[in-house]
Amino acid sequence: MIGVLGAGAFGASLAIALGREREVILWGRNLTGRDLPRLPGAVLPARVTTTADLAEACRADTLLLALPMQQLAGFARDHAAHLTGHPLVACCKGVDLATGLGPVEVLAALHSHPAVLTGPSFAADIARGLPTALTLACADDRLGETLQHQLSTPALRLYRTTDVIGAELGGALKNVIAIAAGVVIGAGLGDSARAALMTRGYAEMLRFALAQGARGETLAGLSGFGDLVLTCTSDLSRNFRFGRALGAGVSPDPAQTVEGAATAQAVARIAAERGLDMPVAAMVAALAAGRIGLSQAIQTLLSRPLKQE
Ligand SMILES: NC(=O)C1=CN([C@@H]2O[C@H](COP(=O)(O)OP(=O)(O)OC[C@H]3O[C@@H](n4cnc5c(N)ncnc54)[C@H](OP(=O)(O)O)[C@@H]3O)[C@@H](O)[C@H]2O)C=CC1
Ligand SMILES: O=C(CO)COP(=O)(O)O
Repeated sequence: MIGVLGAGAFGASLAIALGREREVILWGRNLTGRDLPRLPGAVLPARVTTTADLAEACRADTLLLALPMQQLAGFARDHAAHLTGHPLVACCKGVDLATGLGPVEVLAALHSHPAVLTGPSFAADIARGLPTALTLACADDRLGETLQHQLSTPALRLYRTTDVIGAELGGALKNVIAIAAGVVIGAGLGDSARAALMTRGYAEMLRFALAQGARGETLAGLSGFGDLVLTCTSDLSRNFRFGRALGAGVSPDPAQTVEGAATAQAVARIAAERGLDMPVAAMVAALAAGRIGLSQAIQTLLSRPLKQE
């Protein structure tokens, strides 16, 4: 039995995909019956049971944590008694603002080798059963292989790596660049400017990730290049839409989970402490926090010194 903790869009979509093949229990703190308010129109397969009782959900063996990144540390702390000892798979993309840690380090007190599931995948696509490829990263490759088989389905294909830092940072950093891509489109700067932004943004992602010990090939894979392409080019992305609203000078929808906004703050702070050049992340952090306006944000990027690619 697989337990999915968090009945938002991503948790619900994973429960649907996995529940087509095996027994799943889906927990949500406000879950009533089989309603999925964050994934309208989606229907849970019969093999998925639902609960608002965390103790009941934690009778499952493997637990998938599909919560927003900034909620993960508090959730892990508050519910350590239920979570400790289970194989844990973090399904969130971001960097914890308070500590600068990624999801696996946040869960490290609860299991010796938490895993992370990340990569290019919209919840709506997964729920519809469309083909999706994700990265499952676990430092313990034997556990990673077990999880890879447990969590793969014919439509949801998991690729495995032991590069946890690379997989985490690929998923976290692409959201920051997607906000910037949205700003470019919202401000009417055009598709050529977006391609330039994505390319320079990727260079920035790689620089940051390598400095944290990631492997370059991980960033070139699904969690990194793959997710960057998806999120910077699709209207389905909340990070992209958030940036597009900022670029167009309208208020973003406050009800949406936009992981890149807090992650940009964390990444800009870490980059400043370590002397890493991260101009796009710094711009997104300043713009999202209201420290600079749109014209200053664009000017900052366009006035960078000319240098070798
Ligand atoms: N949506 C997508 O397409 C994808 C999302 N992801 C990642 O999945 C993670 C979750 O995002 P997503 O599901 O989309 O977000 P949603 O906004 O759709 O849902 C978030 C869910 O988390 C619950 N939640 C928030 N805080 C807590 C808490 N403290 N305790 C318990 N439950 C809590 C919310 O519960 P409530 O409704 O009660 O507030 C809600 O059900 C993010 O890191 C995101 O980047 C990854 C790939 C695809
Ligand atoms: O991570 C995602 C796709 O891989 C979902 O992107 P958003 O959080 O921007 O909607």
